[in-house]
Amino acid sequence: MHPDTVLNVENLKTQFFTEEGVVRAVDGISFSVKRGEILGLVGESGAGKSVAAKSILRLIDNPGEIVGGRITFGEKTLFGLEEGDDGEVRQDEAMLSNADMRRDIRGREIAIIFQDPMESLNPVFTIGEQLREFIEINREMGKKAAREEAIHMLREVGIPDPETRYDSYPHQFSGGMRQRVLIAMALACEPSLIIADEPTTALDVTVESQILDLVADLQQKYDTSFIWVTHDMGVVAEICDRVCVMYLGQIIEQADVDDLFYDPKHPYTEALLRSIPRPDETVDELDPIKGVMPEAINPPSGCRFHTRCPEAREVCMEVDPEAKDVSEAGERLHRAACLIHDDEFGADYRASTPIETSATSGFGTGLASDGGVSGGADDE
Ligand SMILES: Nc1ncnc2c1ncn2[C@@H]1O[C@H](COP(=O)(O)OP(=O)(O)OP(=O)(O)O)[C@@H](O)[C@H]1O
Ligand code: NI
Repeated sequence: MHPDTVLNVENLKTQFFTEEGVVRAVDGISFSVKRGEILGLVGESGAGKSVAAKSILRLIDNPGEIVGGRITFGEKTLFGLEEGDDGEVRQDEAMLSNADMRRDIRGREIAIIFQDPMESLNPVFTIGEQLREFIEINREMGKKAAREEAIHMLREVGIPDPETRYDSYPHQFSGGMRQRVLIAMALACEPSLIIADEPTTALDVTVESQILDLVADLQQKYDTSFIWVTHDMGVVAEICDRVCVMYLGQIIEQADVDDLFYDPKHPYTEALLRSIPRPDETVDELDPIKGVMPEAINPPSGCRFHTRCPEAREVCMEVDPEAKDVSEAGERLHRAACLIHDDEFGADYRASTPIETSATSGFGTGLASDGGVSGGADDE
């Protein structure tokens, strides 16, 4: 593993075994996080972002299970399940035990922040006590030193008058202030990686933007790496260095943020970018992605995006494109999974004309950020 790589994820697959069938929530994703970088994981609701985030910490419960892949964190194997030449699936001997994950990894080396801070805060204890206890346990500090450290951390995340606010209960804090407390808790053990699952989605835009500024500052100061889960390309533009775009359990494109915004290589990324407001365009020019993301339980054949893709061809209904390196000169790794970049099927693709999909039929009215509100042509 490259010395600058903090986390490496290879071909990760997580599935839910439900009565209706197998949900392929995460279906073979690969990416890595470098030291001090903020990696965005972006996609519509149901794309598999949260399942991917939780899988890294092995927080997937029944009926869910990580069924394949490898996750390495520094020298440690957080997960390793590989198919041998004989077709047998074997667990890597070096894989950490559940006890190791609990004791050494979660909270200490990799912290996670969720969208709803009340899920992580106990309403019957004060903010200060919870933070102090967390520091006491995880950093083996005495009570007094831990209290001081807790106050220091509250100050770090911009809580005014932290000595007094230490004694407040969670309900006495605003949503934005609670989210700051969780950031303090996440940072308290100086982990090398923080996974943030839409921590600002429920906040209003002004508060969201203050928190994003705070995170950008703290990231610099502590040199922490982040995985930032969001459905909002605006948030990606604001704080991420690199980005992975997810669609139905797969990463369809990944690149440095600038490269992705200026030169997207996948029709889904292009559609996502057209659906967000840009400073140089009026709102009238917004063009929401048409149709609704299909269910992960029964994904479309071939390219999973073909039912909504304005560029889809006949061949896209049959062939599931592999992620190809599409880096231009001077770019860092840029990968996209679209047949237009495929040596074998690309010619076929280019020679044919687009087929009718919900993007071209004119019926679709789907929303980009929260699919499921309105039906596309495929629903009828
Ligand atoms: N406990 C579960 N049982 C069955 N299916 C599940 C479970 N948890 C998640 N899924 C399915 O896994 C897929 C991915 O869900 P996930 O929560 O990761 O999406 P997401 O990208 O985080 O979306 P959102 O933006 O809404 O948070 C979805 O199809 C979802 O229905
Ligand atoms: Ni989610």
